[in-house]
Amino acid sequence: MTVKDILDAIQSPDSTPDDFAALPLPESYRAITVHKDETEMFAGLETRDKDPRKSIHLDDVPLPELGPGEALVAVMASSVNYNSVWTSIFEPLSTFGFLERYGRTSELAKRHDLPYHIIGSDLAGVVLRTGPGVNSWKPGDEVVAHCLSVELESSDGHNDTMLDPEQRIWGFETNFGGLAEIALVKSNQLMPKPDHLSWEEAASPGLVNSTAYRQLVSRNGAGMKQGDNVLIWGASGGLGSYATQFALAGGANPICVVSSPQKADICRAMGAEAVIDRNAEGYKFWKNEHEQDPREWKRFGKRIRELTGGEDVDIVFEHPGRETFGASVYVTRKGGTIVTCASTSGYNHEYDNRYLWMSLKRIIGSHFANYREAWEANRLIAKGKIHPTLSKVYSLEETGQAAFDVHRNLHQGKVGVLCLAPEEGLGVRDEEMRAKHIDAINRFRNI
Ligand SMILES: C/C=C/C(=O)SCCNC(=O)CCNC(=O)[C@H](O)C(C)(C)COP(=O)(O)OP(=O)(O)OC[C@H]1O[C@@H](n2cnc3c(N)ncnc32)[C@H](O)[C@@H]1OP(=O)(O)O
Ligand SMILES: NC(=O)C1=CN([C@@H]2O[C@H](COP(=O)(O)OP(=O)(O)OC[C@H]3O[C@@H](n4cnc5c(N)ncnc54)[C@H](OP(=O)(O)O)[C@@H]3O)[C@@H](O)[C@H]2O)C=CC1
Repeated sequence: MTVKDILDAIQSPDSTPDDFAALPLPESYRAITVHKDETEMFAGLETRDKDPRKSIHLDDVPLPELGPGEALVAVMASSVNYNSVWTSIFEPLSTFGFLERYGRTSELAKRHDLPYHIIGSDLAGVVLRTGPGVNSWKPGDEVVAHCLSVELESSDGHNDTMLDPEQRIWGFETNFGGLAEIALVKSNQLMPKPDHLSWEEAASPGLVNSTAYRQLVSRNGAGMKQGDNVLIWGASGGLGSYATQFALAGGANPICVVSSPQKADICRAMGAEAVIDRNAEGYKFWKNEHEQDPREWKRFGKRIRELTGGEDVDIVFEHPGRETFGASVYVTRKGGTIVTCASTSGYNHEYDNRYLWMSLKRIIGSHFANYREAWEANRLIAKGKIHPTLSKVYSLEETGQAAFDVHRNLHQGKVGVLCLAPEEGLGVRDEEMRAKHIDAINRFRNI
């Protein structure tokens, strides 16, 4: 039995759930990994010079044992998220520490503590097998998976599953991720694949769309409302391309920050009117490594006021971190919110706290999305209210290059990876709905 037989079953229109259930599983499959004995390979290099193409491998790995409440999924496509970039450059920590810690929690979790880490936190594919206790999903179901892995044995996570003390991001803090021909997930991660999308389109929004939804829309995040001015850093990137869509769809006014005319055009094509090219306008928030320049914060704030007719922003959608955080706090309106989910340029932020407390601003930390938020975010994709922002698609063999592109900020929107899917464009089940949204679906393609 090989993965080729699985692909044949997926591509045959006659395959039934019983056919999938009867398919013998292969003993091994191909997966994107990083290796534990290579975690020091970039020691001494600057972050920028750590090259994912050197640390990312395509290996044959044994199929993991399936446990209660879990599912094995044939992965047709996945996508590159920045967390896979972090894993591949072993920053800020080697992710093998997460696997070791998880492995110590239970007999079943021990499976995750291996000398290789199969990475990837998105997938679109077909359920192959479900473990004991799984009733809502069956072999043959076409699914996407969100990346929240929780145990829910503590009451801490019972209102908001992100607060579970054993909360982990699948494919980052757990093994058996989505950049592979087969993935192991908890069945609660599964959601229906949007019918009008191809495998690679369906695989691309998951992580960033859910994160942007909690961060911007959910009451657990900024709770954006109609008319809000929302400053969105990296507005054509992974998170930002969804934040921009949420702002527009929710009646808010996105002020999109990008770094090239081409990216500015993409934001305008999405419907944004206020766009700042941070490169063209030459903002230099840091005079040197240690000292910021408040005059530059003010120049940035004045530009925002020009674009909003004199208003300051209600919400800043933050993720660049150290580089921008001082400016973000400064330009937020009195009583406004800075909501942050990352620190790409450095996690030791500095800002002038007088502008926070005297103007009653709030900083909110946000991370991925709880089960329900991830489901709601996927529902918006399935209903054609929010669209994938897939720009380019690589093969599984080329994942290192795909991660390199994201690390070097050479990409737009999301970068996809074909796993079992032999070509792009497969898996669409609702052509009529697709036709309605085709321009929006293709907006980021090949630019
Ligand atoms: C969905 C996609 C998302 C993304 O892309 S996010 C971007 C990528 N992610 C990252 O960059 C984050 C990577 N993770 C980390 O950098 C680390 O993961 C953290 C900094 C988040 C946490 O570090 P750690 O070392 O795991 O945690 P500690 O809390 O510093 O150390 C654990 C020990 O410290 C004890 N401790 C925790 N809080 C306290 C306290 N308040 N007072 C005293 N001790 C404390 C614990 O119990 C435990 O102890 P014991 O080692 O003995 O088990
Ligand atoms: N906590 C969570 O749940 C999540 C956290 N993340 C984290 O968020 C970060 C961004 O992820 P994602 O959006 O997918 O990544 P992308 O690289 O796709 O997009 C980020 C965008 O941010 C902008 N940017 C990068 N560096 C700077 C800077 N120094 N100053 C201003 N803008 C900058 C760039 O846009 P431009 O050059 O056009 O300005 C870039 O396109 C990563 O660190 C990731 O790990 C991501 C998802 C979930």
